[in-house]
Amino acid sequence: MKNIIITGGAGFIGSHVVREFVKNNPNSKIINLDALTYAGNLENLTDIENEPNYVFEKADITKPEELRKVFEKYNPDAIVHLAAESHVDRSITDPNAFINTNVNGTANLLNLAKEFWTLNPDHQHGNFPGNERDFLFYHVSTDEVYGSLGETGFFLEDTAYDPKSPYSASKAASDHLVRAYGNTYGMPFIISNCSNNYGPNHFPEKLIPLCISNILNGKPLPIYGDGKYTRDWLYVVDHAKAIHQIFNEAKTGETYNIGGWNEWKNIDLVKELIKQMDAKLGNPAGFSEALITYVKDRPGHDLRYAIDATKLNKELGWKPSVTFEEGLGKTIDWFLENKEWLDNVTSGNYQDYYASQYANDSN
Ligand SMILES: Cc1cn([C@H]2C[C@H](O)[C@@H](COP(=O)(O)OP(=O)(O)O[C@H]3O[C@H](C)C(=O)[C@H](O)[C@H]3O)O2)c(=O)[nH]c1=O
Repeated sequence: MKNIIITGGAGFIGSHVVREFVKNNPNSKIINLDALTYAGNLENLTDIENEPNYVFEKADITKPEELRKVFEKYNPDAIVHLAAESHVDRSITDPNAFINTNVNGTANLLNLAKEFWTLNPDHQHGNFPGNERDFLFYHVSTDEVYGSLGETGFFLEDTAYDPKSPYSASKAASDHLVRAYGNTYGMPFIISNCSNNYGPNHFPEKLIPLCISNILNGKPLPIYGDGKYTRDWLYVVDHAKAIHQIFNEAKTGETYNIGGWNEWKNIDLVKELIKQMDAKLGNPAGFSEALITYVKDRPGHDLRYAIDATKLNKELGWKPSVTFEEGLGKTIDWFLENKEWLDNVTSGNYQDYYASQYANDSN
């Protein structure tokens, strides 16, 4: 019986990871530790909330005393750490929130894991007992730590870190901390760096769910700059499956890139989304293209992310199971079937907040 804490399990990616672990680890207790900030929502997990191997604990990773209580209660064998501030635009207007959660919050978790996993007095100097896989700190990170690519090339696991936004710098710092605890204290760790995710439960501040929401409401689709910025997109369930497989099968001390081999320029992606949505809504082809609105660019906008997941594919046989067309279709269907979820999460005034920062400044 293993006790596995998943931090940020009420968030977008976190909820899919929790589901994957709850369904596939019946003999482990899955502890969803989440502060329920604006992007965390237990409605994301109603289908598994009554499973006997699932439990929720409200705690904030920036508050060590709250974390300690959860550690004392469950004495975890593993941490899968996803809790993070994740929206690049928010990091530009409020960097300290990102430093606090992503850097200090990760350090708080590492310190507690180090303390709890080295209690055995036979294991001095911070070394971990016996089979190092008895314990595991799995850190879920982003491809943005590698910086921005030109028109060609891919991020590899040994690409030098070159983060450009306060968000990516905070994630890079947390990756470095995890590796430093591995090097200094023998903390068994794994890190994975993934490209852009999309799918059900995606908070509508990010490009795809924002555009789905705005098409449904006849609102402008804000395209930053010239729209030629490029991202690699992966269906969130495929990311969750990759994390689960790496958690179970990979060696500690390793890093894995995860991606979809699926690059899109933002404007082409939005047009593809419009194509599928107009068809599903019974609109004439191209109807929603009138909503496309070019707005002021994101400051320091990374031109292109492209990630090579060959290591993960070669070592563990993982590859995406869902094509982009299929994944986008499933995502749109989910939003159409869950309008109440969308209404609930958009009732805070975040869109107005961002509108005041960037929108309506056409170029
Ligand atoms: C919200 C928005 C975005 N954009 C552009 C900005 C980006 O070039 C692209 C995607 O933006 P989004 O904010 O959805 O995601 P990224 O900034 O690429 O970052 C995301 O993917 C990485 C891997 C993470 O690690 C982040 O946590 C995650 O938020 O669309 C627009 O043009 N208009 C908009 O209204």
